[in-house]
Amino acid sequence: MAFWKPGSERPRILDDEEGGVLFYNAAPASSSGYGHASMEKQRQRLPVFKYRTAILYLVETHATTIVVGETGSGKTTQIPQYLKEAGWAEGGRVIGCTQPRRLAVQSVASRVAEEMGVKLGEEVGYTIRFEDVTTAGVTSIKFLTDGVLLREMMDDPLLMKYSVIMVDEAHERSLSTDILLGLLKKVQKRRPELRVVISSATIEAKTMADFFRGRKRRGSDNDVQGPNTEPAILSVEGRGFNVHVHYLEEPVSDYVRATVSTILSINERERMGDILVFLTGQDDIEAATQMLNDETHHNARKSSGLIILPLYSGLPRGDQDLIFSPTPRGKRKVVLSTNIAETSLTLEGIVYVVDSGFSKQRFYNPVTDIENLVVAPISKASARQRAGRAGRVRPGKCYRLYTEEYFLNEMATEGIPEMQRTNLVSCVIQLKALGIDNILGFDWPASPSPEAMIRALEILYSLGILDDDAKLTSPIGFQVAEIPLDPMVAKMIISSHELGCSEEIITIAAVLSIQSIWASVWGSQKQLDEAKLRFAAAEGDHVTFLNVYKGFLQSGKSSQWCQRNFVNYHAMKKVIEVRDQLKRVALRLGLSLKSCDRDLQVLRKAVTAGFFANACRLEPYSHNGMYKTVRTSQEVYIHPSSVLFRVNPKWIIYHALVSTDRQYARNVISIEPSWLTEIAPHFYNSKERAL
Ligand SMILES: Nc1ncnc2c1ncn2[C@@H]1O[C@H](COP(=O)(O)OP(=O)(O)OP(=O)(O)O)[C@@H](O)[C@H]1O
Repeated sequence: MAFWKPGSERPRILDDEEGGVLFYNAAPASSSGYGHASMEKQRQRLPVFKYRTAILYLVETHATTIVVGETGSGKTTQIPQYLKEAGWAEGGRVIGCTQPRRLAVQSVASRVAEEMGVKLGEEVGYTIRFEDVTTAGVTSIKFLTDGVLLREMMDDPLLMKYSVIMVDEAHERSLSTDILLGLLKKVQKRRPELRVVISSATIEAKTMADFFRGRKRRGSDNDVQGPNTEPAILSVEGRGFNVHVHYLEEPVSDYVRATVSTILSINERERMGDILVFLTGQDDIEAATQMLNDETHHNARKSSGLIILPLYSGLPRGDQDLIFSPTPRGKRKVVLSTNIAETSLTLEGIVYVVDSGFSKQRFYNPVTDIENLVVAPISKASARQRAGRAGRVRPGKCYRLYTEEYFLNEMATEGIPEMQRTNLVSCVIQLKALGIDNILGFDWPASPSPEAMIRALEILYSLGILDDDAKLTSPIGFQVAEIPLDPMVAKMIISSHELGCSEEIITIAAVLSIQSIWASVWGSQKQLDEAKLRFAAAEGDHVTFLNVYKGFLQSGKSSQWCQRNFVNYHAMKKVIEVRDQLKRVALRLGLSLKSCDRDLQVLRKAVTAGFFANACRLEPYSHNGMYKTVRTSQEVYIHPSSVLFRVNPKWIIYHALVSTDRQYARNVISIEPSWLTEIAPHFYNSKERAL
């Protein structure tokens, strides 16, 4: 049982690093069912409204404006509308607003369309990967992910159709945001009329300003043409409703259990209102769901009225939409989410937020060339964003599953920019596709490590994506750059076309894009293992996935079939969705789909063509299944979820590593070592790798 300690009862500003509570300036009640006039009033009551004139003046006169404000102050939804009202969309120009996450793009675009009383996809639209809801020549406010804007730059490097680009949630420092900021700075030199607005909830403003400041004004000081290139910073004071922050009195060791007991205690003690819970991934979410379901059997009173809804990026669209649907009377929605709900999202019914204090984060070590997805503590900036999901349309409470002392003294202020903790393969290929050759000399908001950069160049070269001059190869390099997936997956797809197994490989690529296709196993690991055996292939997980996919199709995509076989029905629906999208991309690139009729050798070769860098060899005389990566001799073990766990073939290739007590390889396939030198001679040609 968790013991809670409220933060100070006196409203204070969170930024004073004392924790506690904040926020003044009550915003109006929920919008649903309100007419346009009332919506207009709601807009005017948001804190950002008082700054409307100042924002417009700064954008008019400065090339770059940085807007800092609390969560919920109205930056995302209002600034693009102010810009449009002031004429920035005249003459067919578009105001673009980027977000790091797809879900935020969709929900913010719908909200702005609703506020403007227009149909989504017309004046207000959005674009995310594989989904374009805009109308050319009509859409004047466009929300999009920063990744999509980078892709648009391949066709339109100077972003000519945009008059203003607003980079929202810049404090998140996602890889794509940082690349975009670097490129926007370059574009502004060529297009001084382009305005950039950077909005951020925390005090990253100075870093951003310093970055954009590193540019001289053209012409003399008296030059009155063109905007001032000195970035302007505007701080928006105030936010929505009070959010009382509560901390644990003692730290807990099992945050999933603590989450569940907090949900139940809110349900028993607190007035009605939905709960938004931040966990780290699908596995945690499923474990928490199972515990809550068990509770329903054992103690129905505690969990009465709860509607449990998962929310993570692999979830099919229809299931994601459920979180936006109104809560039935007398019920309480519990949204169990990863950090995809952390920024820019307003869920109307949310009154309570439960913050586990953790998220899954990518960490890359260029020396070992290993990238891990690790459960790691969040930063204060994230904790504030999470708390900020309550208090948007009514007062709320945030339960932090850590102590106040920990928040104040140990939690990092900001996260590390993704650029500095990730593999840079995708980043390099994107810049190359934009014709930026001197990548080491590129002006980054946060410099990536030269080792990581060199590793990325090395792998792209061995994948045949870059040539001896580090330019994109034709056609493979250009094709890979066109496929909106990890370059290793893209290369696997292109090779499968040559090897005649693209039908199967796009299924595999779709499954690999999902966290897991297996059902939750809380307390029923044995049954899951037995179910897996029905599909297990001696070659490994990739072939096993094909067996599951075939079984699912043969069952007529039945949910009962999934239940009987411990397969996650939602995940399979998503696989079908992603597969259809990949098929379209492949056909667009002229890659016709061919089936190898289960010639498993060519299939494994195609996987090798993309993932040869992840090859491992079983240690001779190893009694505990220890492998070493061929490249850097790192210890790796096959993950217990793999069908090759305990089978331990001599040579394997993995899709990803997860790190807990050891480095575990997930999604593994067995290979022949001779394929490595055959497929990747540049990579595996030296004697010391001793194949
Ligand atoms: N879908 C919605 N339904 C009801 N109210 C909404 C909705 N979306 C936004 N709002 C209202 O508009 C306010 C401002 O939202 P907006 O996303 O513009 O804020 P923000 O400053 O960008 O915050 P954040 O950085 O947290 O995204 C919310 O606090 C809420 O009161």
